[in-house]
Amino acid sequence: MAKITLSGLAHSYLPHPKGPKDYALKRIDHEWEDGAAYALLGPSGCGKTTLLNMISGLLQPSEGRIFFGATDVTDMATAERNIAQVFQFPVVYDTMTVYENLAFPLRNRGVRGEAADARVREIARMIGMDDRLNDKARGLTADAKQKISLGRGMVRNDVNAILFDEPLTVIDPHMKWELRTQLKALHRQFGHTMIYVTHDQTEALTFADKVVVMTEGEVVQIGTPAELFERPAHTFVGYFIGSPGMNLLPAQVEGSVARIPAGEVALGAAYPALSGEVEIGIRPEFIRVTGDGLPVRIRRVEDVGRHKIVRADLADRAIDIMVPEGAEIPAEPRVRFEPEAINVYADGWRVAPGGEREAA
Ligand SMILES: Nc1ncnc2c1ncn2[C@@H]1O[C@H](COP(=O)(O)OP(=O)(O)OP(=O)(O)O)[C@@H](O)[C@H]1O
Repeated sequence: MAKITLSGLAHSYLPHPKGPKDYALKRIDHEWEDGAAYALLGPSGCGKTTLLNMISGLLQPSEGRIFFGATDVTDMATAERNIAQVFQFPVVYDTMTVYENLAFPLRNRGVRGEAADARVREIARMIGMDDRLNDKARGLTADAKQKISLGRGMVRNDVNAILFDEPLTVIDPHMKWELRTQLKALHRQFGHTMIYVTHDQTEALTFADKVVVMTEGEVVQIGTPAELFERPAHTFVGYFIGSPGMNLLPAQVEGSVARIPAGEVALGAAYPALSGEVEIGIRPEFIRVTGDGLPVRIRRVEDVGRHKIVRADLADRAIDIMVPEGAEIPAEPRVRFEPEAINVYADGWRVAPGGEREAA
């Protein structure tokens, strides 16, 4: 296992990039901790696969260096990097049995005998295939084959990192949750450095210790699931993560008060004068529907199990509010924002109460 350092890493597929727009991955400098589970999360085309392929060695970066521990691996081929990879679609040998498939990466590295046998059986148990070890892979469903691919990815314990590229795409929805849980357990047990690409926030948030959120080739935040929820560093993180996402309202901020078109809102901290396009962000979970506060017009109430989502208009802005299932909504509804849960943004980036803008 290894710490992974990305140093001035950037990539353009064009031979002569002219500006930021020409980069599929804009410059990133970061150290990824040894043994941590990371998810790369973002919409289609944001650069996740580009970044993953540079870490695996499938793609040579146009700028910057990559280190595994102290070793510069930028010019090394994938095979030399000592990593395991699990792709979107199963990679298994149809003519081999489940056992032989799982043992293959170990045999390749000269691991045989009792140690290999114990490891194969342990992994088979964790992916729920221990009663099918003698079956040929050929007859198995896509689902079962992908479980074997996951098992093969995790069978060696001496890899620098395990990279997953949307590995649950072909898995049946009800199995996804179980496999995610298994992956998490495997990570806890074996402590591999894991990098997991997905566009699905539930997958990212349940799997990862740290989520790397990307949009338009840029890493906008690397944080724990709680940090992404409570303090989104960028408005993109606010509305991309959460269901529904964060409400954003244009505002003028003076000290600890924000003026929005509907009226005044108390903030949890005081801010210095801010320049640029200023907005406040509040998640639907932290808006209370009460008899006092700012008046809202309710358009629709959606029942989503333990909560209701209230779609409302606050002056000229649409907002989403989450209320408990049994909550009463007054005849003349008004809303209050929890001051401590309000984030302030300037030009898309979160501003700390001291005034400094955050960056990824
Ligand atoms: N081989 C290539 N040549 C030129 N442009 C590419 C190439 N591969 C990807 N791109 C472009 O780079 C950008 C990032 O693509 P990338 O595949 O890394 O995104 P992604 O987040 O993994 O998307 P998806 O989830 O759809 O796979 C996109 O605009 C894409 O069109």
